[in-house]
Amino acid sequence: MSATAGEIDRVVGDAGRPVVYELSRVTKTYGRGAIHALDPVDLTLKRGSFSAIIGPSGCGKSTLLKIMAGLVPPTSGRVVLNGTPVMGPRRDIGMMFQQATLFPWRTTLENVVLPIEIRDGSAAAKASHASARALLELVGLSGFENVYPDKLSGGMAQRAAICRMLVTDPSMLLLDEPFSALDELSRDFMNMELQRICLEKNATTFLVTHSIPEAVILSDVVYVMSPRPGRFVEIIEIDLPRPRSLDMLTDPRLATYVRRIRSLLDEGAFQ
Ligand SMILES: Nc1ncnc2c1ncn2[C@@H]1O[C@H](COP(=O)(O)OP(=O)(O)OP(=O)(O)O)[C@@H](O)[C@H]1O
Repeated sequence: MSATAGEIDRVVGDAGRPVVYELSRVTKTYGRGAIHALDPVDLTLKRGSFSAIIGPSGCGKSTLLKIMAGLVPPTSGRVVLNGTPVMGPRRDIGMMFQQATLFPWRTTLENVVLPIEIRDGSAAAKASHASARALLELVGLSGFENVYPDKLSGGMAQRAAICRMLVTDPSMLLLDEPFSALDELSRDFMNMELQRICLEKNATTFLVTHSIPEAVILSDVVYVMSPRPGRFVEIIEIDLPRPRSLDMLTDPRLATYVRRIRSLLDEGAFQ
């Protein structure tokens, strides 16, 4: 089953909220058509929604995220963010990856304001120190402003990376397995922190993950992708109250969603 943007609107069921992102019939091939990465994909994201995409390795998840970020052009189709086509990297998009990639010779605060320094120069970066400090407080890193990355744990470094992503006040957050390098306890904790931050900022967030429970506990909607060429085989609305808590990992309702997604991902499910 492949879903259209209209069908997704009905699934999300929040017609009152403005649309932030719209992908229409987006496809991608690499190597002059030799590798067919994405079949037509339609996607509509509403302001403040949290969505996750899950699918087998190599199905095209990162390709889709890079297209959404303007880092890779689609072969066909339209990508529109805040009413204007995405033709390349944009200021209103924040990204986060598996590794925090903080510069070791810069303090936490200097790392956080780096996107502003690159974009607007060092005076603007200095002027943004107050808002960067507020972000560090938001993620629980007050007191670590002047510390260098080698003194931060993996979770703390990812918190700093969250601040660096938020410092330009993007309207869209694109996350590519941001906590998969952390141990399980830290990852669970950081996921709850991510939820708190997204709710507080009313952020529109799109997450690539390999973890079904992570997708379910964080998301309003989970997009399940087929093996390559990737297409959405099912769009699942997660009807669990917010804020979500780690206790919900043992909730039978969550287990039902997990089972459904696992059965879709099982080998041969799409034949
Ligand atoms: N720059 C590229 N050139 C050629 N082929 C590519 C390129 N980038 C990705 N691919 C291919 O496109 C397909 C989709 O890759 P992609 O990285 O998007 O998948 P993924 O679902 O994110 O994988 P994983 O879950 O393993 O990270 C794969 O077959 C991959 O080898």
